[in-house]
Amino acid sequence: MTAPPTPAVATLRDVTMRFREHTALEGVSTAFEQNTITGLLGRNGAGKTTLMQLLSGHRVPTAGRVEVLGAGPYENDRVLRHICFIKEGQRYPDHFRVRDALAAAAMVFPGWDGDLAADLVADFDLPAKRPVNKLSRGMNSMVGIVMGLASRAPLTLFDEPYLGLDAVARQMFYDRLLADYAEHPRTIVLSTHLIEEIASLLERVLLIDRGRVLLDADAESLRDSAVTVTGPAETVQTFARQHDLLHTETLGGSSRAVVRISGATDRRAAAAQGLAVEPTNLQQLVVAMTLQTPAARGQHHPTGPAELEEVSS
Ligand SMILES: Nc1ncnc2c1ncn2[C@@H]1O[C@H](COP(=O)(O)OP(=O)(O)OP(=O)(O)O)[C@@H](O)[C@H]1O
Repeated sequence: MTAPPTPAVATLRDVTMRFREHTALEGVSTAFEQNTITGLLGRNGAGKTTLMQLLSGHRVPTAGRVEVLGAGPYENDRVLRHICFIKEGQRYPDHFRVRDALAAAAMVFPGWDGDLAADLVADFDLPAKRPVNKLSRGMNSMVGIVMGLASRAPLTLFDEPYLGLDAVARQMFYDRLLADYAEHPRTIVLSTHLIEEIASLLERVLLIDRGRVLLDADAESLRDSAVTVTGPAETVQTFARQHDLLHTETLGGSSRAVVRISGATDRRAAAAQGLAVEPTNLQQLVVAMTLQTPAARGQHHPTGPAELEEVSS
């Protein structure tokens, strides 16, 4: 028996967002299920922030429908109190100190956890009495992270929340996010370019490319959907021709290719041909898929199946 589908906290149905002549999102349909962590991935300008602005009611789509908790979020206070959108460069009134910003957030979010906020402020060593606008860039990101986590909002959106954060602080963020999520599951959407850093946190991956959904899948099946094979160029090319090749590089007489597979049989077939078979990490897969789009192939060097013959050292 299959498990019943998890209800969606947010859905986009055939959503298009245009800014004058530029189309930032086109025909996007997706759902963010209850209690999942989704990685929102894509190149610069792909449309990630725009999608979060639509989910958080900051914008109204040009066409299509956005629903959060069963209703349109735009100017809908009942819904907006349950959405926390953390983005870079959040502005605060000049006189606001860190503790004022957190006190204001505490009034907005019904699920606010003041103890968690205080713990995080201490862990990040944030100066509670310093004006927020006088904080360093990384410290400013920390304030956003404290708010995002302590809000416990049923839909929490983090738009590249790590800007300016050092590696230690980023790891603290990931660890605290996971620990708090385990105790208080909710729907979290995280946009990032540091894909491998967050890969282990993700349950779903939504990859946007030039405003369109390129991939919308659960992280586990995605990890099993491709492998990296390495070996003599000819053997790799033969194997790649029999499968869906996503990306290849050749150096000297050896090639390395990211190839879509359908299961263990394909993996065994590669090994039987003498190829080294490794799992493909999420970042490699995302880069390979993005480079495979026709538009990207027009801009980049040959990597796709059609150009396989031309790849050489
Ligand atoms: N207010 C606006 N007016 C005009 N164009 C806009 C506006 N906001 C976004 N865009 C355009 O829409 C596209 C998508 O932008 P968006 O900020 O959503 O991308 P992103 O995926 O978040 O990029 P990045 O990873 O660089 O932050 C870009 O081409 C951007 O220039």
